[in-house]
Amino acid sequence: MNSEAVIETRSLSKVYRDFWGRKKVRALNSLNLEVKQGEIFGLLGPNGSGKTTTIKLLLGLLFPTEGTVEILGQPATDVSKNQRIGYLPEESYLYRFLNADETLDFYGRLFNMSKADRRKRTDELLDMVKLQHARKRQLREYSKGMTRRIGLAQALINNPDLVLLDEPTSGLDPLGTRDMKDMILNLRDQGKTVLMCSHVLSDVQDVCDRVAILDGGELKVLGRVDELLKNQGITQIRASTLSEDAIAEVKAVIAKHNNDTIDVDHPVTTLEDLFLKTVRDSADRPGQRYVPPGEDKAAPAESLPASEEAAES
Ligand SMILES: Nc1ncnc2c1ncn2[C@@H]1O[C@H](COP(=O)(O)OP(=O)(O)OP(=O)(O)O)[C@@H](O)[C@H]1O
Repeated sequence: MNSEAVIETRSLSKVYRDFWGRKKVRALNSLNLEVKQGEIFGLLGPNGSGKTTTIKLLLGLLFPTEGTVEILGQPATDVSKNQRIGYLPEESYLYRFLNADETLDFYGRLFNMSKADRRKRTDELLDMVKLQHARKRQLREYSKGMTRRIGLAQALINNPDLVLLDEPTSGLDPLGTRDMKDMILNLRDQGKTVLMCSHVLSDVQDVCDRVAILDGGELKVLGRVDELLKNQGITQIRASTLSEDAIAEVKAVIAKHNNDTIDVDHPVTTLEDLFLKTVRDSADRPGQRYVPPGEDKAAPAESLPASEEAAES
């Protein structure tokens, strides 16, 4: 196994059989995948493409029909490796009548942590997922966002080296989604390796270093997100806002080298960025609303500060 690889699958296949042992579905077909230490890796694919099957094989919950899986240098079927793995399933399986403290204490016990360690880790994790204020409330009272946060805290109780996240942002509002994405990025900063499955492609694009796309159990795409999304057919030059005259000069220079139409435009920010800015700033801007040029002429329009990203470019 490559020393940097935290996950390595070789010709990994899974065929589900029916009650009588007859072949039913080839859910995964000869998957070769390597996830390196410290990366955030996205496993994507339409419904039924084999993502959950792959996660179950990584966790050792299923046996491969063919091929091998190594996790952190050990065969996936070796249960001792699970001490170093954290898993956030798509559906939460937490006990609804326990509060956050009791939940994390319970899972800490499963990992044989001492009482002092459990207390320290619970404090750290509740800080991280911003649930200190709700630590004594039963989970049945939690909102979807809070439930996802406590789920993440539970997955991290053993301070794992590898974290598997199934739909980490499902059911979260944009603020909760941003927080979750920041927490995932923070895990990478701590040197942990993250593998996440998600159908929310904008979230995947935001946080993942590399992605794999499965379809029908086969690997169709594998690579760095920035490389996969780069449009090599277009050259983009960015500058601070230019005057009409300056734009005409630039166009004339480009036209000498290229006969195609030249597009001149302002970069756009994302809807997420606009939403977060609006919600975060709303307390400081009572009674004010932003209307972009050309919308409601009667409204007291005032400009919202440009996003950092757009301002930089
Ligand atoms: N226990 C099982 N027995 C038989 N077939 C199964 C079983 N589990 C999954 N499958 C089939 O294997 C294929 C892959 O399923 P899998 O759950 O891995 O897909 P997925 O990519 O996780 O889908 P989703 O996005 O809906 O969660 C599907 O055709 C599914 O019906």
